[in-house]
Amino acid sequence: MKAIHFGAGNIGRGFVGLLLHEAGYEVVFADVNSTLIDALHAAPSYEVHEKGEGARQHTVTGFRAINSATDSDALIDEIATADIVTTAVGPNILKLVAPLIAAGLARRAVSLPPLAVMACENAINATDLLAEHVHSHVTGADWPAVSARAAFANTAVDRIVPNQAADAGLTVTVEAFYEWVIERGAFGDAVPVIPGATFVDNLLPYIERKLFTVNTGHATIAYLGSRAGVSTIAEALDVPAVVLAARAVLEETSALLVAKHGLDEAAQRAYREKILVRFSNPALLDTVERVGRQPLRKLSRNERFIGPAAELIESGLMPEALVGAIGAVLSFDVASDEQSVELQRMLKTESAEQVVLQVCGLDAAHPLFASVVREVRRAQGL
Ligand SMILES: NC(=O)c1ccc[n+]([C@@H]2O[C@H](COP(=O)([O-])OP(=O)(O)OC[C@H]3O[C@@H](n4cnc5c(N)ncnc54)[C@H](O)[C@@H]3O)[C@@H](O)[C@H]2O)c1
Ligand SMILES: O=P(O)(O)OC[C@@H](O)[C@@H](O)[C@H](O)[C@H](O)CO
Repeated sequence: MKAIHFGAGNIGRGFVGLLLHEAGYEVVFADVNSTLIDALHAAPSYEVHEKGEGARQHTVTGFRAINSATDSDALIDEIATADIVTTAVGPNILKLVAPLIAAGLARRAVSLPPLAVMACENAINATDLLAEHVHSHVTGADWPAVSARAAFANTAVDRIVPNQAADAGLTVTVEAFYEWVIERGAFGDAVPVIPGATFVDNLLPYIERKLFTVNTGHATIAYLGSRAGVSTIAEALDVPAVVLAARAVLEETSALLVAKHGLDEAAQRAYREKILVRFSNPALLDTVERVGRQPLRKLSRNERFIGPAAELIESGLMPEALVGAIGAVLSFDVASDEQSVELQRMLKTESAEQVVLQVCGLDAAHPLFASVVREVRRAQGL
C-alpha cells in the first residue's frame, strides 16, 4: 500500500505521515523544500517524540521523498499508482498541488480502485476546495472519467506540532494527543484502513468543534499574547487577561456549537478545559508567531473568528469576546509574515469598511459588520 503525502513539515512528518506509516503504508513525501527532501532521501528513518500524558516515541521508516517542484513527472507517476493522497501544506497551497493530482488521476489505470484524497488542513471542507482545484485542471468532458478514479473525503486533524528547533534535523516533537476524523461517505464500501483515524458520516460537527474551539482559542491566546508583548504561548497563558479573554471567547463558540450541533454542554466544557491544558504543555515551545501566522486567512469569512461570530449574531447573540479578539488580530505586526505585513498595509491605506469587506467578507448589510468596522477603526487610531 502506498500513500503520497504533500507537505513534509510539522504536521506532515509528526502526524499524517506517522499515522499512515503505522497503518502499513509506504509513505512518499512530496515537498518543495529541497533541503528537507534531501534530508529525507538520506535518512533511513526519523523520530517522532510525543510530549505530555501518555507520551510515546515513534520511529518512522520505509518512506521515500520527491521534490514536487523539480521532479513532478516522477511524482505524477507515483500518484497514478498510489492508494492514498494526503496534504498538509496550508489551505492556500492546495491550488498548487492540485495540477499534480489531476495529472496523476489522468494517468491512473481504470482498473485500480479510486484514489483516496484527503486534505489535512485547518479549514472547513478543505478537501472539497482541493477537489475544485483539481477539477479546474481537467477539461469538462474528461471530468466524469477522471473524478471516478478518486474518492475525495474531508477531514479534521488535531495535534499541536510547534515549529522545531533548528538543530532537530528530521525529528519532530509533538503533543501526545491527536485526533484525525475523516468523512466515510466518499469511500462507499472501501473505507481505507487507518487505525489512528476515526471515520464518521457527518464531519461538520467535528471540524467546526475543532476549528472553533481549538483553533479559535489558540489564535485568541496568540494574538492577545502578541499584543501583550510576549513571544510564546506559554508566556501568553501567564497573562491573566489573556486567559480570561480566551475563556470568554470559548464560551461564545461553545454556545454556538452546542446549539448548532446538539453537542452535550458538559462534554463541550470538558473539551475546552482540556485544550487549555494542551496549550500549556510545558514541553511544547510554541510561539505566538506560529499560532498567529497568516492573519488574513484567519480573519476570512468562514474561519475561526468571523465564522462563529457571524453565526452567533445572526442568531441574536452578540459575540463580544470574539469581536474583542478580532481587535487583537488587527494589531499582529510581524515582519516575516507576509499576510501580517499586508494587513498592516491595508489598515494604513484603506477605509475600515473596505478592510472588513475585503478581509472578512462581510458587507454593510451583515449584523456583524458595524462591530468589526469599529475594531478596525480603533486599530487605525480613529
Ligand atoms: N502544526 C500544527 O499544529 C497543525 C495541526 C493541525 C493542522 N495543521 C495544518 O496542517 C497544515 C500544515 O501545517 P504545518 O504546521 O505542518 O506547516 P509547515 O510549514 O510545518 O509544513 C508545511 C509544508 O508544506 C510544504 N509546502 C509548501 N508549499 C508546497 C507545495 N507547493 N508542494 C508541496 N509542499 C509544499 C512546506 O515546504 C512545508 O514543509 C496547515 O494547513 C495547518 O493548519 C497544523
Ligand atoms: O495551523 P494554523 O495556522 O491554521 O493554526 C495555528 C495553530 O492553531 C494550529 O496549527 C494548531 O496547533 C493545530 O490546529 C492543533 O491541532
